[in-house]
Amino acid sequence: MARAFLVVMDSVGIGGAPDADRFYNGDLPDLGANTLAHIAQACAEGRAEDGRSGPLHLPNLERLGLGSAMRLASAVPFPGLTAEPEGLWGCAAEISPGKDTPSGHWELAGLPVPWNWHFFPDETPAFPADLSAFVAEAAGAPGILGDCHASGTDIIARYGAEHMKTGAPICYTSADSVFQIAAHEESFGLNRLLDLCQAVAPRLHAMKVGRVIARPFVGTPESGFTRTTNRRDFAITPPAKLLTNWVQDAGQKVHAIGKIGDIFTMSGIDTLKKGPDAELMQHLAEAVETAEEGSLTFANFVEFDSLYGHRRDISGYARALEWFDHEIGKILPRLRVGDILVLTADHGNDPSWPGTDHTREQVPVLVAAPGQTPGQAPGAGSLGARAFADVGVSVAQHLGVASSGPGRSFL
Ligand SMILES: O=P(O)(O)O[C@H]1O[C@H](CO)[C@@H](O)[C@H]1O
Ligand SMILES: [Mn+2]
Ligand SMILES: [Mn+2]
Repeated sequence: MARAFLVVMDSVGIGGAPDADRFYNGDLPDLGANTLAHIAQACAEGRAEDGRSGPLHLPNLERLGLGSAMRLASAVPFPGLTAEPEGLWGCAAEISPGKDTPSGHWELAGLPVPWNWHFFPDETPAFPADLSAFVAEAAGAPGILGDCHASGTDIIARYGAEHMKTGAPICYTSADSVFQIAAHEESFGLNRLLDLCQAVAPRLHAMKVGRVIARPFVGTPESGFTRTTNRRDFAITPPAKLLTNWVQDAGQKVHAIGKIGDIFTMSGIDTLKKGPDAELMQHLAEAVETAEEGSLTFANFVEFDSLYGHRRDISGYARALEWFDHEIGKILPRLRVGDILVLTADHGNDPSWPGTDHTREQVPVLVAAPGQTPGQAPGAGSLGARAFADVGVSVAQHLGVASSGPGRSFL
């Protein structure tokens, strides 16, 4: 038997998406965006010194082949990350018509998104009047606030006080197919916000809006407002079976860590562990000790994206990468013969790029498979330039379960 650990570093892209010119941040196409290369450049040039210092230091990811994957994906130059890879490494490109989290994860799990998402226009109002009226009525409020494209931290600073006074929910969107509702955990109520999102989600899903996202926050107009970790995503259910279902249908266990439960609407998932990334890392370490033979553990680490990518915080992103590298370095030696651990990402979010949205990029695919001889496939070597869907099919192949869809196994 075998076990698999599929770990998504949310937004850790490596540039070079062949269709980057068709995706935008505001008016600027994503062509040339490269999350990791631009962070490495900034670190080497002393432009990422907040809470860390010097060149980007990722020795464990480097040994798995991260630098080689970056050079394969894109010609954007970056310093360092030159160690000889010991793992299997490659890059992967997405074909789904969205650079958002569900699109990336579904496609990694073997299922490219088969429809065009609905995106709201970058204008004010962004939402059709009947939709805004529907949401206001469901909230029992006189109207909605926001009604535009925005960064989630900016919009609560702008409308938090008015929201507390009027009870009107703050509704906003982005370059992703999302309808986000921010509300105060105490004055509006956390459960009321979650109920509101759940109530309006079917109407948004029917329009092919991928997710309704609850964005609770706390604070006061005087002290400022902060988002809490009680975010919830209400996503469309994937339209066909994918990796989690393939494994579960074969009678094998599927353990989700982090946002994976929301992203797959718990479809094909047996257990779920949630929390901030530091706790998720402990859950991953525990899973490596306790996961059953034949099981899949599927984890998402979101803070690269939510705390640093969207906030265009290069130092913070570099700190998060160095923390992740250090932690995963403690987990890698705990893997057993017969295990694979696959590290990848779902899209880019270049913190050096204009705007606050994701960036269309290729992603790294790094495979650690202990007990196999370095230099001999599948122990070490290049997987080449792959498709996202190859990741899920390869994991299925490793676990000995049947798969479907366009992916081709690299194992
Ligand atoms: O700016 P915040 O609220 O973090 O929003 C970001 O998070 C959303 C979902 O991941 C993205 O679509 C983007 O809008
Ligand atoms: Mn994501
Ligand atoms: Mn995001």
